[in-house]
Parts: sequence; C-alpha cells; structure tokens
Amino acid sequence: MTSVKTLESRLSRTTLHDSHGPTTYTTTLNCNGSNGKLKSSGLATSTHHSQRSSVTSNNASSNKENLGSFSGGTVRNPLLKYALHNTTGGVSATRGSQMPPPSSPNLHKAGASSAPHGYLSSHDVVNAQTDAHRSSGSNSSPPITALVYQPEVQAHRQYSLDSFEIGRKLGKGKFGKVYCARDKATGYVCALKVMEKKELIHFKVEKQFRREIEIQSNLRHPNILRLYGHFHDSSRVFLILEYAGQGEMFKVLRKKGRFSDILASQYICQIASALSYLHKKHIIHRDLKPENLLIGLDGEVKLSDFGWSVHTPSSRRTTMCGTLDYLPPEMVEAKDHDYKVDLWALGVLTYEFLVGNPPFEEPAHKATYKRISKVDLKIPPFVSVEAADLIRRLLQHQPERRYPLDQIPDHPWIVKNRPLWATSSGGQRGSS
Ligand SMILES: Nc1ncnc2c1ncn2[C@@H]1O[C@H](COP(=O)(O)OP(=O)(O)OP(=O)(O)O)[C@@H](O)[C@H]1O
Repeated sequence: MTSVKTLESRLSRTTLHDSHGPTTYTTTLNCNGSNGKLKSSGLATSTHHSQRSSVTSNNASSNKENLGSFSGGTVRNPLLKYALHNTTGGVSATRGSQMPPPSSPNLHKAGASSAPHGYLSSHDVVNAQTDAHRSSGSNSSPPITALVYQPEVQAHRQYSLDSFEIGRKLGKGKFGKVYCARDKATGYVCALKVMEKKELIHFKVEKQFRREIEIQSNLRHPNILRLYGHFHDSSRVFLILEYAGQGEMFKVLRKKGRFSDILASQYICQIASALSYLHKKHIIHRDLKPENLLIGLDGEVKLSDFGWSVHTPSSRRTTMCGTLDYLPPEMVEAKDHDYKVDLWALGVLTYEFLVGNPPFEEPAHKATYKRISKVDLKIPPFVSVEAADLIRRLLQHQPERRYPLDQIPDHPWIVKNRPLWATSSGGQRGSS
C-alpha cells in the first residue's frame, strides 16, 4: 500500500515540464528530405516536455535486459493508406487562402483524380490537414475528410529506417521524437516514434515500454491510435504509428480555452467507446488526460500512450501512475484499484474539456489529494445542467457507483448534443 506520504516523496521526483508553445501547423512536411538527418544526428537527450506533473511508478523494472532482443522488424499490419475524398468541395475554397510551399504538389493535382492510385503523398496529407485545421475554426467541418484505412497484406514485411522517407518532426516526448514518415514502397504516411535504447534502459522503462507495445499493437478501434509495428537498429527502437493529422488534444484545448458542449460531448462519447473497448479486453488505460489524446484528420479522438496500461487483474494494481490531477480517490488513498479508475478520469476529463482546467487542481500536491479524496467538486455555473450531471455521476468516490461507460451514449448530455455533432468539427461518432 502506498501512503500519501510515500506518494509525496515519489512526487518529489516528478518533473514539472516546460509548457508547450503555441500550436503551429507547419505547412511543409519536408518528406522529400533524406532521412540522413535522423541517421546522422541520432536522438537528442530525452527532454521532458509534458505540461503537468505525473506520478511515476517505483515499480519500474530495474531489468537491464537488452532491447536488442526486440523481435521488431515484422509489421503485422498494413500502414494507413490515405485517400482524398473531397466530396464537400471545400478544398478549393480553402486552398485559395493559403500558398502551397514551392515544392509541394498542388492539392487539386494530388487529389483522387490525379494522384497515383488516388492516394496523397505525405506532403499533401499534411497540407490537407493544415488547411482543414485552419479553415475549421471552432465549429466548422474540416473540408477534407475520410482518410481511408484499406487493409492490404503487408504481413511479414521487414522494416528498417531505410524503408521510410522522414518528414518533419511532429513532436518530442520523454523518450524520443516523433516524425512524420512515408513508407517508400507504398507511399503510406505514418508517424515514426524513435527512441534511444540506452535511454529506455537508463530510465528503467523497458518493461513499461514492452507492455505498451504489446497492448497497443493488438488494439483495433477507431478512437485508439494504431501501432502498426516496430523495428530496431543497434541503438534505437522505432514505433510505426498511425498518423494523427490534427495533433494534440492538449494544445487544441489550451488554444481554445475550453470546448463547447457539442465538441466536448462528441469527444467524451468517443473516448467512452474506446475505454469500453479496452475494458472488455481487460485493459485499464490508467493515464487518461488531454496530453494522451491525439486528433485524427477527421477530428476524431485517438487515445494513445499505453505506457501505464495494464491487463487486469494484475499484481500491479497498486502501482501509482497517471497524472496527479486525474488520480482517483482510491489511488490517492493507496487502495487497490481496477478499471473504474478510467471512469473517474473520464469525469475529470469532461470537466477539463468544459471548464479549461481539471477540477481538483491546487498549487500544492497535498491540497490536490485532499480535494480528490473529499471529492471537493465545484462546477462553474456556465457548465450545462446535463454535463454537470454526467461529471457528478462519474466523479463518485466509491468506484462501483461511477456511471457505467455503456450508458454514456444514452446520457441526456450526449443525447441532447448528438444531433448537433454533424455540423461541428469534432469528427465522427465513436463506435459504441
Ligand atoms: N501518431 C502521431 N501523430 C501525430 N503526432 C504525434 C503522434 N505521436 C506523437 N505525436 C506528436 O509528438 C509528440 C511526442 O509524442 P510522444 O508519444 O513521444 O510523447 P508524449 O505524447 O509526450 O508521450 P510520453 O509522455 O510518453 O513521452 C506528441 O505530443 C505529439 O505532438
């Protein structure tokens, strides 16, 4: 059992990270550049950049097993194949507002009619998403929709860094960098996450990392980021990930301040659907927060970062994990926890989407714990009655009293807003 005191001492190891800069949507993918940059420069020292304190686990393995034993190299699943379905006619309208970079093919030319096989190059995909994002404003539909995943047999294909053209850097995490990349053989665009083996070993996260790969590679849900495969070289491990064209939820939320009922309800319904899928597979995510949500090109939520996920039941059930603001009372009180921690986190997330900050946030960790433990919940009056009701039903101290995920699509807040989703930019309805 972990006492609050122990938790405090763990938190002293918590890194408060520098804040993200303003959202920028670079128009150039630079996929034409060689991947020599990545090869020659290697990886910079890991930089902590998350925005909020995280509670880290002391259970991290001290196992120094060499990551060279990764069985990477085989991609069991095909990469994304992108197709342009410009049914709205919005592309030409938005292209007029932006100059394509000189080397970038014109989007019209690259569309379904003229691009080879009707698929876009990564240049086009990024330019398309950039335009889509820029033009979407707060509530309008992105003009470019429907990136189609087309199953194709790529099983047993061996990947290496040479298989990809490396594009612009999408971001940097604790243990590496993420690049937009294009599979040279097929033209498929993906996100390539590159991590130094020695850093994974140094920070004793190999076990956590292996679990993340094992869990994520077996998941198939429209609101869960796909992990298509992995490979490694002598010093680095590479994850081939689904490309989330609209980037990080956290940045979007910070930029907007807070979301409308329409957008938030859509996101929450999609996330509930993803969590329900995970729970049916006996997986607890345990680290739900805006930083771990990406947004696909259609504006749909992509749940990512399975570093803290576990199969349940598990001997690791008392592991402290997750972000401080999203910890449920049972974890703060060092009790055993189960999949209902994700329900609590969904309540916190609903609040943060609608208010702009998490509900129990305090400058001092101890004060936050106290508020979580007492469920000291103050919902501002601008939050709709229906949303407040769902937040209260999820933020129940007793885990068994938390609102079940499968009822969320029928909750009055969702029912009221669902008819309006079609006109918002939040993307598709999560499959339930
Ligand atoms: N699949 C993706 N599609 C688009 N952008 C991505 C993708 N994966 C990561 N990114 C971008 O790269 C950044 C770094 O991702 P990464 O997963 O390494 O770090 P992180 O999300 O901060 O997680 P961690 O806390 O594990 O380091 C993200 O914040 C996001 O902006």
